[in-house]
Amino acid sequence: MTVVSEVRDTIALLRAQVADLHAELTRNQLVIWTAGNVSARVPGRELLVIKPSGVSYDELTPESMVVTDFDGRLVEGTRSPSSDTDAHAYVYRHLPEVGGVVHTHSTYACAWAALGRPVPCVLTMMADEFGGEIPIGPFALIGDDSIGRGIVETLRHSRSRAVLMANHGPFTIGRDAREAVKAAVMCEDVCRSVYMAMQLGDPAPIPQDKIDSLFARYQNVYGQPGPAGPGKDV
Ligand SMILES: O=C(CO)[C@@H](O)[C@@H](O)COP(=O)(O)O
Repeated sequence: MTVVSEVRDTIALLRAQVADLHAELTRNQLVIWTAGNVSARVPGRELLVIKPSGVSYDELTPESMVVTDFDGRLVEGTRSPSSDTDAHAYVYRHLPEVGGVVHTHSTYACAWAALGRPVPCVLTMMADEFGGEIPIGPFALIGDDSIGRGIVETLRHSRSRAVLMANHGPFTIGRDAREAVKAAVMCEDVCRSVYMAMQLGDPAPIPQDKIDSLFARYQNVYGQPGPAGPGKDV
């Protein structure tokens, strides 16, 4: 029995989830053409499910998703995996609590990434979701684990679920792929709002103790209690 056959049902479920979540990137206008990607860790295995590289979002179905190991080797599927596969795999290998990784080229987040400036925590929604500023990660070339290293070194000591890789764009993480997509949606929204505020004047930063209080409430109380626990919207 191959490793994949042992977790076949799990992979089938993740294929459907990851395909559906790619549709959230286009629905929220976070990507154009074939940019961006979503992956999910296969729990308990050094495997991940991700989109194939350069394939139109119209063709992203559960069946077209690919499965790779953490060295980026294709384990199941017929097309080449995303060019960011090594980055996603590096995050899964070094941040065991992460179950989903997302990359987009959303406009306002990319603008902040081009500037290399962290997004200051001036909105309660930023405190809720990111626990402070959205940090900038180092410039990294594409195609190996350089981006993954930058994501991990930046987020390992941050509460943020988003990092703006310099001159590139946002990468987000979550306990699962849906949470990582949510972080990507909220990252773009706050990057836009803070940019707008800066056209009107100097946004007032939120005091750290208030940020801590807002983050604790949102992460632990917000939403509906249930098997996933508080802090998970449904
Ligand atoms: O920005 C990059 C690579 O980081 C893009 O090429 C990426 O958004 C999309 O690449 P893939 O189609 O997933 O290979």
